[in-house]
Amino acid sequence: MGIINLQGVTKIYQTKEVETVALENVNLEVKAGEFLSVMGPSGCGKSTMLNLIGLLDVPTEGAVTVDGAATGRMKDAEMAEFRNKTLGFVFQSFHLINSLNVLDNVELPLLYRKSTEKSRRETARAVLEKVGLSHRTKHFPSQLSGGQCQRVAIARALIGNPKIILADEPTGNLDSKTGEEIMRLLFELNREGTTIVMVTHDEHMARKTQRIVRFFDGRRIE
Ligand SMILES: Nc1ncnc2c1ncn2[C@@H]1O[C@H](COP(=O)(O)OP(=O)(O)OP(=O)(O)O)[C@@H](O)[C@H]1O
Repeated sequence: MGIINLQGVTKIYQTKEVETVALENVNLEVKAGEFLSVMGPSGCGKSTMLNLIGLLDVPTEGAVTVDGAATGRMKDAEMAEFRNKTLGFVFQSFHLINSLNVLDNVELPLLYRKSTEKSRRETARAVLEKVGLSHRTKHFPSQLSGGQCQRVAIARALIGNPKIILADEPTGNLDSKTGEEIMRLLFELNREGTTIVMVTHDEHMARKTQRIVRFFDGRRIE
């Protein structure tokens, strides 16, 4: 069994007026240590799938298993704790907190754990070193380039030492050279054992990863 398993997963968004089938009977197994790209046209359900794997949402039908845990049976608080310990998230638009400096942004996930301020600072500095930003700890997001913001976001995703990183178009807002640098960083993390699932529209980036799965209209086509 893989570190991530989707079995017969269907996700339907229901509002008063419309019913949208975002995913239909999707099966997917991601092995531990894999670097997987998810591709497909706009609206085909890629972000929906990432949200289900990331325990940010629950399927309408089917089962999602992450790191051996059947997520359907978890309560909200359990899901939040599991998310914090097992998963790191990286988004296209970085999702940094503008009023916090780099170090404070990176430390955030550890505030939900029992750790001293000193150890939080040390860990944050160590992950910032890893992403090549130890010289920018006191800067605020508005004072950084796009590539640097994404490095901060990756440092924040890494600070809890997650087994899995979920990245939703991590290079989507970056020029190609900066995008390549971010990809190199993700490959390095993958070499060290982190499983990565990346949604991307960039065929060139996707081809460098181990495997591509393609979606169309909520179904897997490849
Ligand atoms: N909260 C929601 N309520 C209703 N429909 C939704 C909701 N979220 C997504 N959808 C619909 O579900 C489908 C899949 O959306 P999703 O965001 O997963 O696509 P995507 O492949 O990530 O697209 P993109 O590449 O444009 O980000 C779309 O048709 C979308 O309109």
